[in-house]
Order: sequence, then C-alpha cells, then structure tokens
Amino acid sequence: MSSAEGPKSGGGSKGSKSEASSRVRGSAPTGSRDLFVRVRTAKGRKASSTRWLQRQLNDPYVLEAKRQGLRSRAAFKLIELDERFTLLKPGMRVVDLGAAPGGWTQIAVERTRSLHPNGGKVVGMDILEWEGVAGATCLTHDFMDDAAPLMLKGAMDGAVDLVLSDMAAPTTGHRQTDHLRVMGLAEAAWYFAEEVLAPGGAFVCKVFQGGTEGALLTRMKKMCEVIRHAKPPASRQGSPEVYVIAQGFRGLSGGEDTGRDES
Ligand SMILES: C[S@@+](CC[C@H](N)C(=O)[O-])C[C@H]1O[C@@H](n2cnc3c(N)ncnc32)[C@H](O)[C@@H]1O
Repeated sequence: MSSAEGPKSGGGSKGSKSEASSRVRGSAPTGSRDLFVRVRTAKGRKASSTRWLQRQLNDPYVLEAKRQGLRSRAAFKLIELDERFTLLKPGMRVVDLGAAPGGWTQIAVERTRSLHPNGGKVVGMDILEWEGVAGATCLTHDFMDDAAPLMLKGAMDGAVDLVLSDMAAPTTGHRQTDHLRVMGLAEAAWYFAEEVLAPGGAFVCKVFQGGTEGALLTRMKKMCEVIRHAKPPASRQGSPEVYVIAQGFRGLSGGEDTGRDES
C-alpha cells in the first residue's frame, strides 16, 4: 500500500475549466499551500461542520481539483491508481459505478479518449442525480436495484475492459455496519464485473481496511491473474478506504465451483 503522505509532484497543467478541453488533466497537486486558512466558529454552525470546512479550504487536492476543473478530489485517487497500475488506455470501454459528482468519469473520458472518433466508451451510474459528463453516458439509478445491470449492459452494448466502483453508502459511524455496507456494494460490483468483463479486463473497487473479504477475494483470485490492494496518496489517511485492483480477468474455466451462493 502507498502511504497517504503529501501530494506527489507533477507536471501541473494549466487550469481551463472546460470539460470539452482537449488538454489532459491529471497531475496531482504540487506541494502544499503556504497559507493556512483558519475557519472561525460561527453561530448555528456545528463544530464538525467548521472542521470540515477548514479541512476543505486547506486540502491541496480540493484546491487542485477546482483549479483543473475536476468535479471531485476523488479524481486524484483514480489518477494515482492509474499511474501505479496502468488501468486506463485510449479506446477502452469503462463502467464507473458510484460515479457522482463525476471526477472519475472525467478522468475515464479523457484517458480513454471517448470524445474522439475511434476512442473508448464510458458509462457511469450513481444513485444520486448528477450532471452529465461530456463523452460519457451518465445514468442515475440505484446499482443495487435488479434493473441496474441490464441498464448498464444496454448502455455499454458489448464487453467492458474496466469496471470501476468508488461506491460508498453514507457512513453511520458504526464501524461494522459501515464495513458491511461497503463490502455489500463491492460484492455486487464484482458480480456485475464477472458478467461484463472482457478477457484481460480489470476491476477497481473501494473496500475498507482489512481488504477484500475472504470469500470474495478467493473468487476474484480464481478469475484474475493478479489482485492487489492499494491506498492512493489522495485517500485521506484517517479514512478506512482502500482499493482492490484485479487485473487480467480470465473468468472461470468451465463449470468450476466458485463457492458463490446462487440460491
Ligand atoms: C465517493 S462518491 C464517488 C465519487 C466519484 N468517484 C467521483 O470521483 O466523483 C461515492 C458515490 O457512491 C454512490 N452510491 C452509493 N451507493 C450507491 C448505489 N447503491 N448505487 C449507485 N451509486 C451509489 C453515492 O451516491 C456517491 O455519489
């Protein structure tokens, strides 16, 4: 796993905010901000909100995302994972689950060149309403709903090279409940990936510290050449999130028992 230290150095692209820009975004912020913004407590604002605001105003990833016209600081997590594991290439077909507000989708569009003729294809889905990203098909639907896989398959119309899932249910503060919820989403994302991934395809999914659960990991190992876990530097150090990266999808060799409960 990578450490969650300060931002990496990078090229520092100049910040047009146009999504249609042909400029490839994606350099992580360079160095930290000199001026620390202190937020005073205000009447009617909870201490937790003040802390959140102060963190946002002093977070180099938040500032850099804004500068580069990226919709979320989370975009840098995908950028860092892509730099480490070489996930995205021009022409690739990508599904992005839990896509709102669209930072990962923006990066997928740029790196697959889905806006270009003969470029890739990107389909994103989120349970929340979200603003469309040019170059992607953006769906609003609960991925846990039975109809969701069919909607995604219909929009993709063919095999997928990369399934991304940054899905996260709102946290309750109860560690086990939050863990179970995120793992439920991860499991559903993997089963979807099994159905749509092309040979050689890859899967990247948010899980919680401790990594992917035993049964799911065993199943993934049977179907992929390599499975790794990573915490990209942009992932907050205090957050339990890590990502599982499965590459070299080969599916199952005829009728093997995977232990999945099909009932
Ligand atoms: C951390 S955010 C994703 C950020 C995104 N990767 C980006 O770069 O902008 C997690 C998202 O998962 C979505 N989500 C959670 N449960 C979901 C579900 N059942 N179906 C679809 N989306 C879901 C949430 O609505 C939220 O927008």
